[in-house]
Amino acid sequence: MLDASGLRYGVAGQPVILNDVSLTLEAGEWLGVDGVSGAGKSTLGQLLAGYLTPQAGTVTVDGAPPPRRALRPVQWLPQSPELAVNPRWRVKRILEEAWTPPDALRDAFGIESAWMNRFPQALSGGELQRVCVLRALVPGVRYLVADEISSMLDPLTQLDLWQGLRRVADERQLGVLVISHDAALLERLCARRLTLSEGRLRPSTRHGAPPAIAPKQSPASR
Ligand SMILES: Nc1ncnc2c1ncn2[C@@H]1O[C@H](COP(=O)(O)OP(=O)(O)OP(=O)(O)O)[C@@H](O)[C@H]1O
Repeated sequence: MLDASGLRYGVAGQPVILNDVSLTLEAGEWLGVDGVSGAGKSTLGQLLAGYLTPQAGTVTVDGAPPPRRALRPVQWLPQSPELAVNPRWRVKRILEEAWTPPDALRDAFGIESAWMNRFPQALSGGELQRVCVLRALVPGVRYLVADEISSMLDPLTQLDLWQGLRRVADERQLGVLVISHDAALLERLCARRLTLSEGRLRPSTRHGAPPAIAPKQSPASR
């Protein structure tokens, strides 16, 4: 189980970002987190993966603090893949940085061999995102934080990405924390959903139907 307890995180001179955040994510579970822009979702993802250190609280992975120097058992997949790759490496080197994904998984994520010799700038954002997701699925990883990873993809490519991820997560019993503004997507993917607001997590009350836009009233009907 990924267990975060009492996390507090802030930056000097700014209002505190996360105040007292606790969550658990079981092996094999999909948990959704939404929240308005700036609520602290990415900050939470980075704390869980160990990229940031909380000022209070703890993160444990399967009962122990995550190792500092070995493979990170919690992988944070950020929204902007171009910020997560070395622009001077070709795609093959990026993809195979920590492991060599089997052909079946490359196919499942729609990754083409023609991309391998290119630099990352020569892939679309969605293509590079799929490379980064597969790169992170190193054997030994136990939990994923998928931070708005499909927001730049068209609906069919989104489906491929989530189906590919579901397949690997089911096979390996990975826990997946999905961060998204898209309440319908979270409803489809995650049985349990939380909302981050004012530095705290609460059970989500949002649901997938788009917010109704009130019809414009004509002056006569007012
Ligand atoms: N290093 C930093 N210095 C100052 N403020 C920061 C820093 N990192 C994050 N923040 C602020 O913390 C708040 C939370 O940021 P975060 O990226 O976690 O939000 P988010 O919920 O992921 O937003 P979005 O949905 O827009 O991606 C924001 O107001 C942001 O400006």
